[in-house]
Parts: sequence; C-alpha cells; structure tokens
Amino acid sequence: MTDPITVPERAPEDVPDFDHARAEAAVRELLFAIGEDPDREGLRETPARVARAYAELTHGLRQTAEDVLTTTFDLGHEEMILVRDIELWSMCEHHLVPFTGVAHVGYIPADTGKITGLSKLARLVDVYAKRPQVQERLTTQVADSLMEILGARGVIVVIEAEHLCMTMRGVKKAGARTITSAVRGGFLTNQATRAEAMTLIHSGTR
Ligand SMILES: Nc1nc2c(ncn2[C@@H]2O[C@H](COP(=O)(O)OP(=O)(O)OP(=O)(O)O)[C@@H](O)[C@H]2O)c(=O)[nH]1
Ligand SMILES: [Zn+2]
Repeated sequence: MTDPITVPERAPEDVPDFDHARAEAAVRELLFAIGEDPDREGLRETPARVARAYAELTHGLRQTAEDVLTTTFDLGHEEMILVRDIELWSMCEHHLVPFTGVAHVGYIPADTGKITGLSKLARLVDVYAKRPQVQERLTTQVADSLMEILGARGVIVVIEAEHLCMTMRGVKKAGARTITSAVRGGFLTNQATRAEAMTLIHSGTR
C-alpha cells in the first residue's frame, strides 16, 4: 500500500492537461445532484467559472520545485535565512475544501553559499499548496525540495493552518489550528540552531 504522506510526486509531463470540458460537465452534474437547476439564471456560467477556479487552485500539479528555484545566487552567506508568515491557501484532498494559514520556511545554505531569492520560498510553498493535499505532505515536500535543489545544510518548515473541513462542516471546531513541522540537516542535529529558528518564528507580532 502506498503511504499517503509520501505518495510519489508525478512529473508534470505525466499529469494530463487540465480538462476544462470534463470539469464543467462534472460541476453541472454536481449541481443536478444537489437539487439545483444548472440552467437557471445565475448558475448558467457557474460550471465554466468553477472549472477555471479549479484550474488555478490545482496549478501546482503542473509545476515542479525546480521551476521556481531557478534563480540562485552565490552570496557566500552561510547563516540561517528564514521567511516567516508566508500566506498559504491549499485544498484538503479528503474534502476538496481549503485549508489556510501560514508557512515559515528557513534554511542554512550549502557551503558554497548558494541561496535563492526570498520570493522563491513563497513560490515553492505554492507549488505544493496548489494541488489536493494533506498538511503533513505539503510540509515535507517543501523541506525535501529545498534540501535537494539548493543542497541546503539544513531546513526547517513549520506550517500552521486551519482546515475548513473542520470548521464549516463535520466536527465544526472553528479556530483549531494544526501545526506541522519538517526539520532536516543542521536544524535536526543542532538544538541551538533549531531553538533559534523557533524563537524567530514565534517572535514579534503577526
Ligand atoms: N492528517 C490529516 N488529516 C486531514 C487533513 N485534512 C483533513 N484531514 C482529516 O481527514 C479525515 C477524513 O476522515 P473521514 O472519516 O474519512 O471523513 P469524514 O467522515 O468526512 O470525517 P469528519 O471530518 O470527521 O466528518 C478527517 O479527520 C479530516 O479532519 C490533513 O491535512 N492531514
Ligand atoms: Zn478535509
């Protein structure tokens, strides 16, 4: 059985193009299924709109971490770099409703001092967020891709999110936040470095 957390990532070329016609037909069916009339005024354009929205919300399936980590600089900087409070919108793969919150992404560059642009860390989060996801997998995918592509000596990724499937339906517990972390390399072996990162993540105002 495939472990649902480490489900192998498909290469974008193995992911079929977004099928707008199929998505529209499915939304039209869903409207029938809930007892609506997709041909009534107000719903007529809805299947096409929803299809376009889902194409956008699943855009990450057709991107790779390499696509966004292209800009690298050799600044010779060997200390921790941390971007905190990166806004996050993803979609839970169990209910296809959003989960939203923030990601904190930190890394210690390779010995060569190879670093990437700060915005690229936020783009990387979106590559993995814009697809049906579970929070645990999103967290580890961001961490592992930074280790691999930048050759980072350490990575820490902390994600805090609220799952609307727990808020707007089901157990209905608004405000419950799920916190996941993935810690690699130097952040794992050096407790002081990890503690410094956690202090930076939790310092200041939000
Ligand atoms: N581990 C994990 N669980 C998630 C995530 N997103 C949603 N879930 C959970 O997935 C589970 C699916 O449980 P099921 O019992 O199959 O579905 P359900 O009957 O809709 O469950 P309820 O939400 O409890 O009503 C729920 O407990 C969700 O809270 C996630 O990112 N990670
Ligand atoms: Zn869910």
